[in-house]
Amino acid sequence: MGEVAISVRGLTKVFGKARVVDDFDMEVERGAIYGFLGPNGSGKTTTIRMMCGLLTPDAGEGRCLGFDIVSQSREIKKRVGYMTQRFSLYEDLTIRENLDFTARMFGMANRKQRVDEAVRDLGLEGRAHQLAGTLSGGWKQRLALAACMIHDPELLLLDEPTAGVDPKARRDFWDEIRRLSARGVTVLVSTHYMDEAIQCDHIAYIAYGKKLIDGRARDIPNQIGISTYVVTGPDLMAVQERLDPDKRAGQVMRFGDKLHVSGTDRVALDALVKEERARGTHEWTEKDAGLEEAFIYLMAGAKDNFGGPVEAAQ
Ligand SMILES: Nc1ncnc2c1ncn2[C@@H]1O[C@H](COP(=O)(O)OP(=O)(O)OP(=O)(O)O)[C@@H](O)[C@H]1O
Repeated sequence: MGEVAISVRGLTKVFGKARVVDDFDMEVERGAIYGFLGPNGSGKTTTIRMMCGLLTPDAGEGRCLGFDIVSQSREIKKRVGYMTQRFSLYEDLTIRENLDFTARMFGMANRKQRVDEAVRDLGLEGRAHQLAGTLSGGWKQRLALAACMIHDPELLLLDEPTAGVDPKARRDFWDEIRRLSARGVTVLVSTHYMDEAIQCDHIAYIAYGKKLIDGRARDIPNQIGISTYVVTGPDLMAVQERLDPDKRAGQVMRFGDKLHVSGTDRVALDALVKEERARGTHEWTEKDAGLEEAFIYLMAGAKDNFGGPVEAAQ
């Protein structure tokens, strides 16, 4: 691992009777884009907030950007940008006023210059006096990102950042995030969405306050132990209907003119494939399981019951 941006040990948070985060350890490399996945209410936001000194843990310790997360949280906060899933700018202020307002909140000395730069970088010089509320969804999002980067934070927190944004704006957004990451900005992303998760180079999967999976995105399918076959041939709808109730096919997903059939029980899956191949009607080809299959497997298991992904992850 290169330079460490965040290192935490044993982070625990209890709200009332609920242990929302339980003994959480993690190291994040500077410049990493780290995705936090997990079901609703699993403790992602609480974990991220503790890692960055925005919330005091009940137990545990750690450092973020070189500062102690408990005793030096003020220093960390100055270096963090936070973009929530809701558009967090003032719709009845202009583009320029929004940026200026955020710069003022951070008490920036060179405010005017920084706001000018941000307007220019956005390519919005001609529209600086337009009300933010009149911008399209994609532009609002770019403005929100520019605002939370106005004080040049070293760490960026994103909470489902592209929810409700069209695909082109989403791609542009992630291009920008990757540019920031290349400059050394560390990015923590909390999400339920596969197309956000696959943009991350590291993934942590959290359920019921416990970290169950943590690693490079490309290693996650192997960590889960998921195998995938691609099925091609006629009338895939009928094949899907036949396979759906078959427990040996853990999940069956349609991708255009193909079916992806995945499972974590290799022996059972291979037995199914043998039977299916014997029918001689469809082509079954093994593929490397991707993050898409792994993600859907994790999220589906999490919805059903706690046992699925926990057992699979260990
Ligand atoms: N300040 C608080 N006081 C009491 N309970 C809280 C507080 N903040 C969070 N919780 C509870 O802690 C649990 C974890 O919440 P958290 O927001 O960390 O989960 P999450 O995984 O980020 O969820 P989501 O994906 O829905 O945003 C939830 O049950 C939530 O209701």
